[in-house]
Amino acid sequence: MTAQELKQPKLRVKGATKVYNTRSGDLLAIDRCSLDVMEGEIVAIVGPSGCGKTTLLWSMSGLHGLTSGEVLLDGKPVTGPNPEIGMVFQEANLLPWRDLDANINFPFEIKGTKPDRVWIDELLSRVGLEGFGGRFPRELSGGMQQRAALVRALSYKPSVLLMDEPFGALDAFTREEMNRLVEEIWLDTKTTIVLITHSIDEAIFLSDRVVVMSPRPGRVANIHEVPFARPRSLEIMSTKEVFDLTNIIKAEIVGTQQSRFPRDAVQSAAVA
Ligand SMILES: Nc1ncnc2c1ncn2[C@@H]1O[C@H](COP(=O)(O)OP(=O)(O)OP(=O)(O)O)[C@@H](O)[C@H]1O
Repeated sequence: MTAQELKQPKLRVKGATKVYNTRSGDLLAIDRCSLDVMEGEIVAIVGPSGCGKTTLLWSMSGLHGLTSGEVLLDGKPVTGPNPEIGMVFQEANLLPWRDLDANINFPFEIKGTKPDRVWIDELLSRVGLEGFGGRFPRELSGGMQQRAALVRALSYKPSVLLMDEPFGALDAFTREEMNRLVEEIWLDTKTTIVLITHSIDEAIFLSDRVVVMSPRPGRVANIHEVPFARPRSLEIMSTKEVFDLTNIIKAEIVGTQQSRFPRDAVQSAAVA
């Protein structure tokens, strides 16, 4: 057995199934999803819209329960929000009436704990927000707000960071900058990261493995290793390896979508 095989997963998803009870009946969002994320790994999850990526991520975070299956962090079941798990969403969700410092302090106030200001100042400087603590969200650009959300998520030193399409609302240049920033932070902290993205480029640039999900009910359809050393430069994105991997992943996402609507069925429906 290799050293890699002996390593315990940091986060383990076992047979995760989630049914939402909706007004129009039960909706099976994810079905028996299993995935091991190793300590210090960056895993990206991609898949067709509505396939259950967010449902899977929220299940990992303990923000909502599963219908069946389980999520384990360091071998222990995740049954609710856990300080070891930080989250970043597509929207920065900063409170508009609080300045940046007060926004970052907010989760600590709720929990009645003291923030580690030295660590937070270090993070603020790392993301280029040094000296912006007194600014209000309206005074910050979208990219700056998202960097602040990243600082807030990392402020209580989680060992796992879950990110749900965190840079989807940003322009392409800011997004690349954020990708480099995440990698820099990872190089410093080696935090285990699971990231949902609609961008295959982003998935390949950032992750060690790309998980492709099938259309709803979401299942793990395939997993691709991304074999590039870190730190990665943007130049790798124009290599043939990345081009080929991108096309394979794209074809899998489109293919899984099409398999729900076989060509013959679509054609006969069009003729009818
Ligand atoms: N709270 C909820 N109640 C009922 N149905 C829900 C709820 N959350 C999600 N769904 C449904 O579950 C399915 C999976 O949704 P989910 O948001 O997890 O997919 P996704 O892959 O993240 O989608 P997208 O890529 O479009 O963001 C969708 O059909 C969605 O409408």
